[in-house]
Amino acid sequence: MSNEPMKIPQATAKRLPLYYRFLKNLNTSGKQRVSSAELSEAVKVDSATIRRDFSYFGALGKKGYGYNVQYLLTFFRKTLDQDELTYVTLIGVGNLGTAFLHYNFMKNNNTKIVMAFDIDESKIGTEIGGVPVYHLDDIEEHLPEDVTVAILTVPAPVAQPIADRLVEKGVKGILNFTPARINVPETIRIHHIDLAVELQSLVYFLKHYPTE
Ligand SMILES: NC(=O)c1ccc[n+]([C@@H]2O[C@H](COP(=O)([O-])OP(=O)(O)OC[C@H]3O[C@@H](n4cnc5c(N)ncnc54)[C@H](O)[C@@H]3O)[C@@H](O)[C@H]2O)c1
Repeated sequence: MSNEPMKIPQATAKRLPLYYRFLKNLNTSGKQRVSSAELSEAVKVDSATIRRDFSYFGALGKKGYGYNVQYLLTFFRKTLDQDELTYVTLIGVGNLGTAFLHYNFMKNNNTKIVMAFDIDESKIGTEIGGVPVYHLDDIEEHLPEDVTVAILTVPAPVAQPIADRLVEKGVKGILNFTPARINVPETIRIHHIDLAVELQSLVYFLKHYPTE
């Protein structure tokens, strides 16, 4: 198997975590092979699509044998970067931030919050969900170089200056939960998560595309 990351269609890439979860369970239960019909039944994707998807991975099912579970798992782990741990920092240990620190992201994917920052003296020096909380003033000194992702759960007015400092420190991706629209250089990826918009969108879909 090549170590080069392979280009696969986006629609296929989206189904990977689905396949991965199911194959992991199969492997745990000791199954060594699986047919596209079995997979289709379990993940609710038609078997022609599964066969096409798997052909991108160089996995060609043999008639009467099916697919080798171990081969597929190794491929998926590589592609989904399950082998690589990403270190994350969280800024703003308030209501939302505290909840995230208690949530164990490691359970389902390989991201780990290793350090948090705030300016509230009552929180600094404590550990929340096993994550140490430092003063924001110490970020330049304390944030390790291998932390590449930051979660922003601070009040909106301070989001931009904090993002600037994170970028300066080498952070490559920011998950922004504040309503502030943050500007970052083109080389930085920023994802805005606006719960109000998500909620509105859900209400819209319920109204216009009822499920029954
Ligand atoms: N709580 C929610 O359900 C929710 C939902 C959606 C979006 N948000 C957004 O997420 C952000 C956080 O919300 P929250 O409810 O947790 O607020 P919060 O007031 O409970 O927490 C904010 C935390 O940020 C810290 N802080 C303030 N200034 C700072 C600075 N300069 N540097 C570092 N830390 C600083 C505060 O000390 C506090 O611990 C807000 O922007 C809010 O609009 C919250």
